[in-house]
Formats: sequence, structure tokens, C-alpha cells
Amino acid sequence: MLTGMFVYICSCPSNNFVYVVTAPSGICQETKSQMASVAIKEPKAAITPKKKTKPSRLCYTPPTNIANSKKKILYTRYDCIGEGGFARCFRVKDESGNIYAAKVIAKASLQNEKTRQKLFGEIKVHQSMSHPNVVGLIDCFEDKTNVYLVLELCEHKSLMELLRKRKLLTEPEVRFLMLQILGALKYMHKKRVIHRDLKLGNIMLDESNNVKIGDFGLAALLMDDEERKMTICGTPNYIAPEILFNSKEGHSFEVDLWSAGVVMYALLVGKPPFQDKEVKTIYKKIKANSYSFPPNIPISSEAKNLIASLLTQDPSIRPSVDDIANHDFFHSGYMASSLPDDILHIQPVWPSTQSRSSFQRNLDYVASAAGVGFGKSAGTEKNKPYALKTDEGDDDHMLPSVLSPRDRVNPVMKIGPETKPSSTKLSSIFEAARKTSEETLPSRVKALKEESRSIPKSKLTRSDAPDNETRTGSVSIANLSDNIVWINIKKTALKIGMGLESRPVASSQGPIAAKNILFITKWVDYSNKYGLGYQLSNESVGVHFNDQTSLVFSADENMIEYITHQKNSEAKHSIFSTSKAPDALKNKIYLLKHFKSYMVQNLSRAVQDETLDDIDIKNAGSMIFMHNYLRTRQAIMFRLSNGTYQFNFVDHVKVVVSPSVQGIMVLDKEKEKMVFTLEEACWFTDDLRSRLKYIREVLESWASKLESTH
Ligand SMILES: Nc1ncnc2c1ncn2[C@@H]1O[C@H](COP(=O)(O)OP(=O)(O)OP(=O)(O)O)[C@@H](O)[C@H]1O
Repeated sequence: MLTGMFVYICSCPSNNFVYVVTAPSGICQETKSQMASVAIKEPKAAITPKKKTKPSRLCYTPPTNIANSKKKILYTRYDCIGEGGFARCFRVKDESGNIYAAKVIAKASLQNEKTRQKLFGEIKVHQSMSHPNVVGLIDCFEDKTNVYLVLELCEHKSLMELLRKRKLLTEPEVRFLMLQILGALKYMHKKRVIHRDLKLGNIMLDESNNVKIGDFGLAALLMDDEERKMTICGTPNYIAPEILFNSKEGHSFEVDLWSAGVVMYALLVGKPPFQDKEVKTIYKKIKANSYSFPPNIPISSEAKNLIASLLTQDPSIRPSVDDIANHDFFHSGYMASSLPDDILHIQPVWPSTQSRSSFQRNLDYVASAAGVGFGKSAGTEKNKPYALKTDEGDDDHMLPSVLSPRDRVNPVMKIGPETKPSSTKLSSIFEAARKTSEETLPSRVKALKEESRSIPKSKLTRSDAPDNETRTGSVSIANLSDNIVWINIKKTALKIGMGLESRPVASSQGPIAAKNILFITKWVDYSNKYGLGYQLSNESVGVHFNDQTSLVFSADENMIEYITHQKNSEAKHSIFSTSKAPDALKNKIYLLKHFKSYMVQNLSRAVQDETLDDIDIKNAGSMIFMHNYLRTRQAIMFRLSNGTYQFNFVDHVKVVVSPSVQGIMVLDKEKEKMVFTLEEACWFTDDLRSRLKYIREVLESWASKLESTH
């Protein structure tokens, strides 16, 4: 979409400040003229700025109709909503009535090659970003006079405007905003992108007051974790000390965390910590780490402590994003699930008390939507390799590298196991049972019991109380109000509990035919853009879209079922033959096909046995779909519409509980499958019993949460 076009027309919009370049040591050092207007001793990059016309002044008001002629999209231009150093921003509407912000950069301001390349870089980085707390880049094109970046509209402007109006924010507001900022930073850093210009003016708010970080004009893409950036750039108040004073060693991702510390201080105090009229003095203060908290502003010790750790001089000991999310500041005080609409004008009044469950629920919700994690193992993952997109097709947009590479936990969304997963190999545990499956029950269960004695106790213990850790995906949260679901969940938890407490019985139904238990064999999480896709063992494929609708394809792709969930009402099902599906579903069907081909091509199945003995349900009349999902530290849980619960544990063991057939299916790490009845639970190994206890606890906790919302 962008590539070909911008190779020859691009340039640099990025900032209010003119970039000037000096290279005393042969390294190209960029700085903004404002920075350079004073003689800074370290680094020696003193530059005298030239007085220039602000490049955004070269941008005249575009015509009422602006066309992306290549994609044949017409935008209607409305009012000017902002002006920066290089660009002017206008409200625009596309033909479908969607409103966006169009950042307009005059071609006249893109005269030198360096400026063009910088804009090209900004667009390429921005184009590859897809996160709920990063401004979405929707379209990009040019006409004779301008380059247009069509952006997600941030109706509530930036934190700069908010702070100007409000002077300072309350701690619950800062807690909410910081979590979303951290989520966006974590995402960028995983993609090896350093923003390098995080500041109040670049942190925008949408109409629901969710953070949207924008302006990738100074962003840098690292080729590997070890790469260091040498360019001196940033905005004086927010610039990290290692950029200014450690130019030989360069800088990396930690500079964004320093800036996050400056932002947090500014939100609570009303101005940045090192603020001064003189830029030179700002740098002196940064070097000396000289800042203080005004005694007249009440700020909690947790907030002060967090700011202090973010403003740690030595980047190597500055905390990581997940360390920060685990900080006490995020575990004390009031936690909101969203911010009130009118925070621009009215300081919110927060309740003086909050139940632990409400606090936890809100924290889980905000943190999981932002993709920032809790738990000791958080933040230890290596950044994933990343390649900038190069082609213009939607396919490229469709499945970027954030997608889970396997049918396992999406690394971006991270479900970090607090405890080390059990190393038990289930196939060996069940070997005896497998051999004796034709025998009578007593001998089977005897064999199981024998095996279980030799298995070390699992580490899945009660200390992983699900109440502290369940994090529903943003998709499933809305379904929490479903008013009968909690009863079914509770019933399943009860059945598991009864199974676990049951005494040995002389006879049993024996092993359940595997074909009776339908489960998810592949899944892919793209809920930060579209939804969660999955393939069932009957080979039907579905997508749970972010707008709470589901679409399911039968295995032969001839039938389509569309399910809409309205809050507090029954789901509505519509079934069509694929060739007669309504036009309104065209986009969703297109996405569903993409999810399917991605899963078919890239993901391995959850079981070894490719043929699966569920053939006879492949073409069953009613389509079973994934109702919702829930993330915990130990697992991701899927709830199917037939009442089956599937727990994919982080150690790749999968446990599927099917209350309708009283059956439990276990898929071990080697993808071997075994099926048991709940009645046999007393004979299970400690490992499997621990997993079942965990499943029961998660379901109980989830049911209670749902119940309390009624
Ligand atoms: N997505 C958006 N939604 C609403 N308003 C926006 C959006 N993006 C930018 N603006 C408004 O337009 C103004 C100019 O945009 P921006 O700051 O990105 O331009 P710039 O010239 O590249 O920036 P800088 O001066 O920092 O280099 C912003 O200050 C803001 O008020």
C-alpha cells in the first residue's frame, strides 16, 4: 500500500522542531533545533539553529474532496484539528461514513532526501503497528501537493491538552493511563521499535479516553536485541540521560521507560520533573537526576517510588515494562476499568473503597487489553525477530509477526506461568491405561494408580489462586453478563469437584469414545485487531470477532453460521449456505478464510493422530463454536457452545472437560490423546488431579464473578 509510492516522494514530518545535523565525530547526530540552541557540553553537538518557516505552514488547506486514487477511496475533508511542526491535521470522512484524522504534509516541505527518508521510515514503522493503544494508520497516499496519512481519530486530543485543562490528574487516572502506555511500549519493544519521543503531546486519547500513542517520527527499529542506537534525538524534557551523556555506548529500549517516568511525574505534578526555561539547565538536572516532589501535592509513596525507578540513571538497571506493571503502584488505590468521558473538564471522584475482586477484575481487564502482564516470569521473553512489511496487500496486514507461531500462547499476549509447569509426560502415565483399555475397569484403574504413585507432585497448587490471576481477553469480558452462563460454569466446577472427591467404584462406563469430545485443535489470537480464530476437531473453523459476533465455517465450507451475542440476551444464530451469504458478511467471511488458511499453513494440530476419529461429526447439522475464552497465568481456556471447557496449559498439555458426556480428554506434550470419565478421577495421577483442581478453581472463580454482575 505504502511502499512503492513513498520511495520517491517521502520525507520527514515528525516534529515541531527543525532537524539539524552535525557530525563532529563522523557520526551523524540529529537533534531538534530547540535542543541545539544552547551550548551543551556533553555531547558536543552545539548547533545554532537557522530561522526557518515552520514546514506545516507550507501545507495549505486541502480540497474538500481528497482522493486516494490508487485505492479509489474518496475522503471528505472537514475542519483542521491540529497543527504540528511539519503537518496539519484535518478531520476526514470516508465513503462509508467512518471519521478519521488526516495528517497532511506539504510536498514542498519534503525537499531534501534525508527528510523524505525520515517520513518513509516513520510510515513504515507506523504501518507495522497494530495495538489498541497505538494510533492506527489507516491509509496513506499522495496527491500533487500533499502526502496524507489517514489516522485513527483521537477525539480527545493529547495528554498535553488534558493536563493544560486539568493541571494535574488523580492517581487512579494515572494508574489506568500508565498501564495502557506500558502495554503499547511492551508491544513496540517486542517488535524491536524504540519510540524515542514519548511525551504528553504524543500520547493521545480516543473518545473513550483510551491511550493512543502516535508520532513515530523519531522511532528506531533495532535489527537485534544487542544493537545500540547512536543518534541523539528526543525532546529535552523527556530525553533519557544515556542519550545525552553516553553517546559512545548508544541507547536502546530503556529510553522509552525513562520518558514514561517523566510522563507519569508530569501527570501527577503538572509539569515535567526537569522542567526549566533553559534547555541547558534541563540537561544539567537530567544529568544530576535532580527533581523533587512538591510538598503541597499529595502523591502516594508507591507513585513516587515507581517514578524514581523509571528515572533510574543507569539504563541497565531501569525496570522492564513487566517489572513496572508488577509495581505496588498498580496494586494499591482505586483501579478503574475505564475513565469517565468528561475527564477533560471534571476531575473524577473515585469511590473511597473498592472490593478486592472489583479491583482485581478491573486491573485484569485493563492489563490484558493493553497486553501488559503480571507475574514473576513476565518480561523475560526475548524480543521477537521482526521484519518491516514491504508489500501493499491486505494479506500483509492480515497476519503480521505478532501472531502466535504455533497453536500455543500468543507471546505478545503472554500468559506467564508463575509456577514451573509439571514436567510429567502424560503419555507414560497413561501407557498402562492404554494397554488395558480393553480390559475390565478395575485392572485399568489399578494400573493408573500404580503409575500415579511414581509421579512427583505437581506444582499446580492452590497458591495460584485464579482469583488473582484470571485475565479475560477483551473479547470475553462483554460476555460476562450472559445471565445463564455462570450457572453452567458453576455446575461444571461442581461436577469436577465431585469427580475429584469420588471414591473408587466397582464399575464404570469405561473409556469414552474420543469422537464424542469435540475440541479446538488450532487457534490464533489476533484480537488486537480482528478476533480469535480457531479450528475444531471436526474441521470446522470459526472466528470470535472483537465485536462479539462469531462466524463458523462447516468443514466442507458449504455452510456458514453467524452468531451475534447481545448483552443480556440469547445468542442469535443465522445459517446460510456459503454461496448465499449476505453481503454484510462479506468482510467477515474474507477474514475467516484468511484465518483458516493461516492456521492450515502455519499451525500444527493439537493431536498426533491426524485422522481423528470424529469423522462422523464433521458434517453434523448444528455447528459448535467457541463461545468465549479466558486467559490465566497457567492456561488459556476456551468455552465451546456445547458446554465443553478446554484448558491449554502453558506447558502444552491440554485438558478438555466435557460435562455433557462426563468425560475428560487429555492431550499430552507429545500430542497423545487419552479420554477418561469423571468417575475415574480418583485414580488419576497427582499431576492430572492438580490440573483438574486448577480447572475447577478457575471455573468457580469465573462463575462467582459472573454471578456478582447480576
Ligand atoms: N490521530 C489524531 N487524531 C486527532 N488529532 C490528531 C491526530 N494526530 C495528530 N493530531 C493533531 O494534529 C497535530 C499535529 O500532528 P503531529 O503532532 O503528528 O504533527 P507533526 O508536525 O508531525 O508533529 P511534530 O510537530 O511533533 O513533529 C497534533 O498536535 C494533534 O493536535
